[in-house]
Amino acid sequence: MPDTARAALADARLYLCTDARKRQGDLPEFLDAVLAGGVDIVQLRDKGMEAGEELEHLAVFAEACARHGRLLAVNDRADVAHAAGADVLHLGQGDLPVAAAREILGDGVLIGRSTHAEAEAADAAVQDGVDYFCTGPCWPTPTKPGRPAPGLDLVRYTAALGTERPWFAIGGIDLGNLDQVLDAGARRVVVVRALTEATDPGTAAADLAKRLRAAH
Ligand SMILES: Cc1ncc(COP(=O)(O)OP(=O)(O)O)c(N)n1
Ligand SMILES: Cc1ncsc1CCOP(=O)(O)O
Ligand SMILES: [Mg+2]
Repeated sequence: MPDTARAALADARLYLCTDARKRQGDLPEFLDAVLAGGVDIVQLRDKGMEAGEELEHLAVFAEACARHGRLLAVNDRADVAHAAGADVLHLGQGDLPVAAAREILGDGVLIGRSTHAEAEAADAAVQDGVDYFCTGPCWPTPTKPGRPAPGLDLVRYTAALGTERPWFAIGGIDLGNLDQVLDAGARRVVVVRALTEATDPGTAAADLAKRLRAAH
């Protein structure tokens, strides 16, 4: 992985997961607005989409990310991440094991990991091949139905690990509760609905990014 991508990950504060906005039909405009607003990493998360269609949408994501100098992430699939030339692959606990993804991708792609419990967070903080991890959900969320929320206790636990490895809080986060997440010790967050359902996604991204950057 080029040092520039690693440095961009270290500096990242705001990570967006979004679908391809087929319902709204405004993908390029949406991406432009949130990236200009301050999103550092964008992931296409559109569960159940065929790989061919995912790649077509990823070309739009890649163009927007390149124009704004931001990182492009792919969810779940190492083959799609490779084919799309993505910077990042995100893997959950039930997805491809990190070592298997590394076999496919080599060192050219950053790999992230989801964690939902203390032991998983502690493991992800030291596991070989993991570049960053996420802890949550902080609050129950319709974006991940059926996933119990460990809440801010897991954020506090992860902060107390004192790891140098970048990590993000996720799940139910928006501008209204961001201070609670920051107070629990997170400095980076992943959001979905806070931006995908915002009336003005660019302003919503700018407000989140400004608050995150102010927290150091
Ligand atoms: C950045 C980021 N964090 C967490 C997830 C969730 O991954 P996972 O637990 O595998 O669930 P799905 O998103 O695959 O439903 C993510 N995608 N991205
Ligand atoms: C993918 C995922 N994994 C844990 S919570 C979550 C979804 C977070 O979505 P939102 O920001 O809309 O609550
Ligand atoms: Mg997954």
